[in-house]
Amino acid sequence: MTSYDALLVVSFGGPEKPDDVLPFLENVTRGRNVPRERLLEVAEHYHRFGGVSPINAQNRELIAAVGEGFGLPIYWGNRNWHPLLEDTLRQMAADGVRRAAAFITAAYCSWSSCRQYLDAIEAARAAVGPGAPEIVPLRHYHDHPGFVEANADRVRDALASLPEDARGEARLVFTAHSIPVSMAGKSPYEAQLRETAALVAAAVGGDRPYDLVWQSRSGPPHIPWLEPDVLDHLEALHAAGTRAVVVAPIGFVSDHMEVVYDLDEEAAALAAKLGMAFARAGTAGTHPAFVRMVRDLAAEPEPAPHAAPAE
Ligand SMILES: CC1=C(CCC(=O)O)c2cc3nc(cc4[nH]c(cc5[nH]c(cc1n2)c(C)c5CCC(=O)O)c(CCC(=O)O)c4C)C(CCC(=O)O)=C3C
Ligand SMILES: [Fe+2]
Repeated sequence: MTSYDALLVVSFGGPEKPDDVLPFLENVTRGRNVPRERLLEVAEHYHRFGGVSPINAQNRELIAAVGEGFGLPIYWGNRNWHPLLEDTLRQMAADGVRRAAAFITAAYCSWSSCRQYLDAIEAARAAVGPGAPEIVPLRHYHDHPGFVEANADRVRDALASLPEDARGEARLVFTAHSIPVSMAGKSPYEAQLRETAALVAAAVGGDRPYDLVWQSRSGPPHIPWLEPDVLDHLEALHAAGTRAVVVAPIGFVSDHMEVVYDLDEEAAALAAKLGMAFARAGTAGTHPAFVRMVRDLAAEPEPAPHAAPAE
């Protein structure tokens, strides 16, 4: 092991009861240009699921899996909902933790998926004050063999779940969260996703055609975000004669609300309407290769400091 006293899992956070939904959404969008209508629409996605996001339970499962025989205590703090980073860092300080490695549950680097987490860690340290532990973010892992293998395995499972006559011709459709084009222009986000898509497609094998498209667009309609959207893309594939798809959300590391609502509800319903065979691949979640990756990253020599993009 290295010089860390603990591992800190840093995630997005999500509501765990109906009353959490609006305050959570207000935390996520504070200072951001997200129209109120969009906020209320997304609130409905959460209320469809009883006001509970799956993300916190998924982080608890990941922590339990990584923790088996790990040798360091594992803490967990979110940037948008409880347990909040500030409370977690305060507890770590009280427990005598001086230096912790941070595993961030976002695999690609943009202002939103990288800088915001690092800023949240620094804000939490500042709030805790001089006793706050030093936090060392682990290196990026979008191209780590453990992450690639976990995703490839999920795609193989999804292919196997399709009707037998659809498997051979099924097209792979990788998805990630759309971000504003201006944000994308200042970050490696899209290039990293293209790299991972190529690595996962190669690991699945068979020279299967694949695409990388975007989901969960937010923001005001006149601001350009990365396109095409997965729904438009499914329509286009259908029009071009594609009869089967596997949609694989490689942009996320667990099956949280953006995945279960935007893909399992919306994309699946569209595919059914179009008469396309559809299977949604799982995310890395608690796949053993991904769990091993987290442990291995924490055991690596200390990485160089992150160079996170500005907005
Ligand atoms: C790149 C990226 C990731 C992947 C990296 C990572 O994992 O961090 C991600 C993950 C997630 N996004 C999530 C939820 C939300 N994201 C929103 C809004 C936004 N996301 C953005 C980007 C990303 N988001 C952006 C540019 C905005 C617009 C506001 C702004 O410019 O800052 C909003 C506001 C409503 C809306 O407009 O959709 C919500 C509720 C959840 C939790 C799901 C759950 O509860 O299970 C997760 C894991
Ligand atoms: Fe988001």
